[in-house]
Amino acid sequence: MTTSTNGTGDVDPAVREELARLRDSIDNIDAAVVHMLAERFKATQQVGFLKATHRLPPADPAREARQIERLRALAESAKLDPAFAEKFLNFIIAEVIRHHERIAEDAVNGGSPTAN
Ligand SMILES: O=C(O)C(=O)C[C@]1(C(=O)O)C=C[C@@H](O)C=C1
Repeated sequence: MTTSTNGTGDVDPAVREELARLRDSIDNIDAAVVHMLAERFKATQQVGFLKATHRLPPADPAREARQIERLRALAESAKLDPAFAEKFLNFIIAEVIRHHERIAEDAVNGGSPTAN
């Protein structure tokens, strides 16, 4: 195994540079994920208002099944673990359903529905 230290306990500058370069890329990706999630939640908030207004149930299991099937296939072709993709989608959808329920409760309790 190669060592990443230079004998004085410091990390080799070349390794430090490579790590910094990779972390810059990770930071950019994390920022993109946050922005994409923010856009997704803006859209699902509108869905929540629409469902509350028309007395539709917060969850739609048939739609979720189609989304999971689609995302698993996309993950496979992108060489991402499909089980992870499914878990991630379920995690997001659970939060969306919580928001929908809150919006519906607010609508029932009078007044105009609010977000979160
Ligand atoms: O498409 C809907 O009906 C939504 O409410 C959005 C969404 C999602 O986050 O993708 C959330 C809850 C439903 O069970 C299905 C999908």
